[in-house]
Amino acid sequence: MKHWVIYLDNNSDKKGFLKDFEKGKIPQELQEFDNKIGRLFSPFTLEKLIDKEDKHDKKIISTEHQALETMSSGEQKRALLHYLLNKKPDYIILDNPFDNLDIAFQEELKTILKDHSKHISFIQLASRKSDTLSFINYYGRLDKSMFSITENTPLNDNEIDSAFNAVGIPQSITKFSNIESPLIHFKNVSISYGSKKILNAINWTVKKGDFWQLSGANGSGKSTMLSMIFGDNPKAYGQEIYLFRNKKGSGESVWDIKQKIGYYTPAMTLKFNGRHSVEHMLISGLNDSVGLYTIPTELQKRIVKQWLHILNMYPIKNTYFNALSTGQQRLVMTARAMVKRPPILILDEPTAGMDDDAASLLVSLVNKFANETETAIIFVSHRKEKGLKPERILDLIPSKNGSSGIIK
Ligand SMILES: Nc1ncnc2c1ncn2[C@@H]1O[C@H](COP(=O)(O)OP(=O)(O)OP(=O)(O)O)[C@@H](O)[C@H]1O
Repeated sequence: MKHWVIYLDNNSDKKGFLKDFEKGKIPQELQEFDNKIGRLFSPFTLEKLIDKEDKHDKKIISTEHQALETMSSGEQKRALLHYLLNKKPDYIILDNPFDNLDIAFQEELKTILKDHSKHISFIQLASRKSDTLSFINYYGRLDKSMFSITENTPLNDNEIDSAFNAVGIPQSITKFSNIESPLIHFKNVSISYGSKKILNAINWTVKKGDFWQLSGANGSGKSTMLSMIFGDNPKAYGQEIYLFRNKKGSGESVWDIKQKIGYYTPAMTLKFNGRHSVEHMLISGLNDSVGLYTIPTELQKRIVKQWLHILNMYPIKNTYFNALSTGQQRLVMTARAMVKRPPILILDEPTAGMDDDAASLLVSLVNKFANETETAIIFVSHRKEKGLKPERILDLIPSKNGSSGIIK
């Protein structure tokens, strides 16, 4: 059986490649897949299936017990894999299969795929070389929309540690007064959905300037915790959750809270594909708006100029956001969540889908921000993110009574 890996970098036109493949426009080297039945294991497939279930009000992957849409990202992937394998295709394209998966499920997935590799061909699209499946025997890469065969070269371990060090993190214009530590306090918080217990007596305190990583297996409740801080999850009310020393649900509006929290998750990038320049994207972070509706002040411009130098993007400040590579877009969006120097910064799986070099740039930006500011950072990730230097880790450990939180 032939199994391919196709390495992607931030300039690869993955979407175009997948579309062409679906239409039968297959590169010469992969002609063996022409006229074969293939399936796609990808967030795109999940999106389509959720849409289809919604529109036709039917269950394709959803079960009696739970709708696909409410499953955690790991649970969705598990259900999708099961569904695709049941279709018994000739080949499956695996689009960055390990993204958003915890270590245990990554290992389980590797075993499942290996077992099926005897009768199904796999084409793995991988942004990170270290993700390459053990049974891969053919190697390619996608450079923009050009596919080519490549060598099986060893991992390149170069770290980009000194990146961003030339300029300090600029001051902010917004003054956050009356911000009292602890910023977040969970006291014995337990959450259930129906009879399903999710969180079990979580105690957690985030103080000014803390740098936390929030980790835990798929479905352990990470997103649920974030939604209680940043979102409007009604489960938060009636619990002892304090934000900026106010009990959640006791007066402060979600808007008041959001103003004090910088938030970034890769899905947000999709909302910003309008025609805004890099410079305007960053200025809009100072204004809390999408795009730019008012003329920026000289001070705003000066601050953003410093940010552009940190990001090494001053020469491309007038380039439209949608013309940047994925890695550059992610860096801009992360910086956009930072520019106000908010009391709390939440980065939710920010490196998912990034190639090694881009992920390591983002990690060094986050480390720098943690070192030079008083912002409390919560970095959510399954991966032991290479080079990331959090001070503490809150690890959610699932059990039938819900996840308990272990602080390391
Ligand atoms: N509206 C809901 N109804 C029922 N169950 C839900 C609902 N929302 C979340 N859950 C369940 O709560 C559990 C925790 O989900 P959550 O998304 O917080 O996990 P997570 O740690 O973020 O997982 P992942 O890493 O896979 O994204 C999951 O088992 C999920 O299925």
